[in-house]
Amino acid sequence: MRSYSLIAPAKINLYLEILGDRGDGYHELAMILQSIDLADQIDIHAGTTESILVHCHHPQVPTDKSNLAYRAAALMAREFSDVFNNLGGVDITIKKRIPVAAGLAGGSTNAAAVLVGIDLLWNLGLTKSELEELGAQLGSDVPFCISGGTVIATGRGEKLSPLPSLDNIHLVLAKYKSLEISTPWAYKTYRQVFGSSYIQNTDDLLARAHAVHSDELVKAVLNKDAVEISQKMHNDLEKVVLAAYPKVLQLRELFASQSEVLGTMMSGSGPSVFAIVESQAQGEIVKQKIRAAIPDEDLELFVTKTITNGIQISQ
Ligand SMILES: C[C@](O)(CO)[C@H](O)COP(=O)(O)OP(=O)(O)OC[C@H]1O[C@@H](n2ccc(N)nc2=O)[C@H](O)[C@@H]1O
Ligand SMILES: Nc1ncnc2c1ncn2[C@@H]1O[C@H](COP(=O)(O)OP(=O)(O)OP(=O)(O)O)[C@@H](O)[C@H]1O
Repeated sequence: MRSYSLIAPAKINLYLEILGDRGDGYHELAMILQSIDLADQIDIHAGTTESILVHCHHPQVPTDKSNLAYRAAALMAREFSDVFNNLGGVDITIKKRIPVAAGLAGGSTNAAAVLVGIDLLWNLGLTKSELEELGAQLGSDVPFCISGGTVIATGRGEKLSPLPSLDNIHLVLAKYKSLEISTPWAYKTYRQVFGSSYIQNTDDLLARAHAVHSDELVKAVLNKDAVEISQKMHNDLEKVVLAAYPKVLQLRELFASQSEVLGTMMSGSGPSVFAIVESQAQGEIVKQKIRAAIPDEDLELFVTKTITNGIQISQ
């Protein structure tokens, strides 16, 4: 087949603990990552061009070499240069639905879709772990985005231990369109504020990571208990982002004050905030209440839910 259409889901962080500064520009993390059914569509065509072309109408998404989807295709072209030279380039169209620079891994999931799509287009037969290794060269969230689901992620986010899948947990997700938060800024600020409390010893790091694995949140996930999950969620980056962005704090407090909301948390480095609710109907009610309280068109609201998969072929 000379073209593929792929569905690339966003993620949320049910848990994000910063264990230490690795000294290589990254932080040692313990996270629980979760795919949600808010997704972009990535169409990939082979051989219509000699190089790599990216199309996307979203005003905040670049179409040049800085696009993560472009970088994924360039990586494949370098790794498999014989096939690339034989078959010609790739033409990538991104239909963006995931809010940009939101802490939802929008660029990362696009890159993961391009890796999966080119593997299929060029008949490479790469394994999941080979795709994940390539993904890790592009960004910490990319390996997770390939298979998605519910996963404990450690290291800088690329070491993955799947948990039993957690589907149909209903969520309301909110993001101010004009508010973008840089991931490097969030980690750098955290390091500046909390640097002295870091654990530098590898044994300590491993002990902490192990503690997280047996944490109550993991038990709540294993029990698929939305109420328990809502109570045990945690994100260290909230400490710096909520302090610097009052609108994000206000959104989180507004969600927390709704009687239908079981729990609320910022995703990743923000600024998107999600709230767990018991059903889609309750999600619609919360969405209406938030919209009534903040009638600003800049605020995007989605009723969504957890899903069990990462990148999927849609045709
Ligand atoms: C915030 C999260 O989205 C949570 O899932 C991720 O930790 C970030 O994942 P990502 O956007 O794929 O991040 P990358 O592209 O790998 O890194 C962007 C920047 O974030 C910081 N970064 C990222 C991951 C990590 N474990 N420690 C870091 O300090 C670094 O400054 C890095 O240069
Ligand atoms: N394919 C892409 N989709 C979205 N943004 C992209 C893409 N490629 C590059 N970018 C740029 O990357 C920046 C971060 O966008 P992205 O949506 O990936 O952030 P994010 O969801 O916060 O990522 P993460 O959760 O992995 O930290 C934006 O400023 C955007 O211009």
